[in-house]
Amino acid sequence: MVKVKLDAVVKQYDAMDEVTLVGYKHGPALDHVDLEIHSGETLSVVGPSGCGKSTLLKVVAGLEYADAGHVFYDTYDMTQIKPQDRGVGMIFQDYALYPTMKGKGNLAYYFEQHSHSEEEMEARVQQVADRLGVDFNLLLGRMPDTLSGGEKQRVAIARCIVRDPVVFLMDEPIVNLDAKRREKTRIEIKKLLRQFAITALYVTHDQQEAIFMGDRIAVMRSGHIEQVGTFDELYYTPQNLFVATFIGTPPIAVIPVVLSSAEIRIVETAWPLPLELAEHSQQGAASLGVRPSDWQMDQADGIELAIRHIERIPTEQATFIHGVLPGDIHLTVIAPLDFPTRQAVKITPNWEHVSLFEAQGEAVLHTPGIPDLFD
Ligand SMILES: Nc1ncnc2c1ncn2[C@@H]1O[C@H](COP(=O)(O)OP(=O)(O)OP(=O)(O)O)[C@@H](O)[C@H]1O
Repeated sequence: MVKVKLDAVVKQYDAMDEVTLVGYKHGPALDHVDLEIHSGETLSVVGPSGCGKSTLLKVVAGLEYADAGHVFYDTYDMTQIKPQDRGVGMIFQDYALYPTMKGKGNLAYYFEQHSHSEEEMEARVQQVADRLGVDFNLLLGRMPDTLSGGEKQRVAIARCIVRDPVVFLMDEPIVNLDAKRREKTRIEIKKLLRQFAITALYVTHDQQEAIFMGDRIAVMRSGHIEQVGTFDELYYTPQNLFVATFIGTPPIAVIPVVLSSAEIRIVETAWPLPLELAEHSQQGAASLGVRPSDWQMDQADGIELAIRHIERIPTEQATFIHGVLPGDIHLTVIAPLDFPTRQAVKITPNWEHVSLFEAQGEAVLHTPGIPDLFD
């Protein structure tokens, strides 16, 4: 198990103008990234398309070299070390099994290439296969073209693990599987990472997957790490508006408000300034963040939400109310499943759970904090 540390890493790709054929530099894909992956933990990486997730993984692997900064495995500076000498295991979307070898041959290939004894190879393959269960043992005798996508990916993962990687790097490893196989495979990967206590980086577009796989989650934007933390830390104590809106589905509503020493106002509706905000906030304009589950309904002092669409979600025993507040503010409110169909509802933020951000800029002014009930 090793700790991985990135210290002010910069990576900027070369590009070429296709008309003039003049070379130029893209904006940095990684812009002075500092990051630590603790020994044995899985760190999920999320962020919008093109924010630098795959580049981060490649720089840790050595598939791309940093233009500036350093990559450490424990205290060893790996920045200039070739990928094959870093001891990493990598899994991408495509399974890339050797097509002419059965499952077992795929697992054993590395040992053959590195002159390990037959006994050593057998012992290690069997140890990993046993951890994966009886049904996995059956896959060892089959050719890749007879395996389903999920089965291929299981063999690919096992092939990585038999090599005893010091760091395990995964880039959207289950994105090509159907929903059912995805669920099964992600449980399996998680189990393996736990059992073998491997330090891992897991890149995904899927927030649910990031939450499930990651001990912690790193949120990236435009080559920067915006925040690293557990899901609860990101959800309840976001450091800025970007993290607040990126984490959580349906997303947090961001509502322009005006604060005075006595009240908080959304368009024409005002409430006495809640104690929670009085302590932390500044006067004047700000942005209020309210999660879909943090509205109280049918309060006398509520603001009217014109309902556009009602979506019943029986599996969650909930109704998603999609609507618009005065000022053309669109948002979603989560209500009980038996919420009656109607045209409008008066809603009031649950002040204990709101966040507040600067109106200009994105910095957080106040967060609700992680609820005690999780302790
Ligand atoms: N080989 C390359 N040459 C030039 N530019 C590249 C190269 N690889 C990536 N980029 C650029 O670097 C930036 C980061 O790309 P990267 O693939 O790391 O993002 P990502 O977050 O993984 O994206 P996605 O979620 O779409 O896979 C993007 O602007 C991308 O266009």
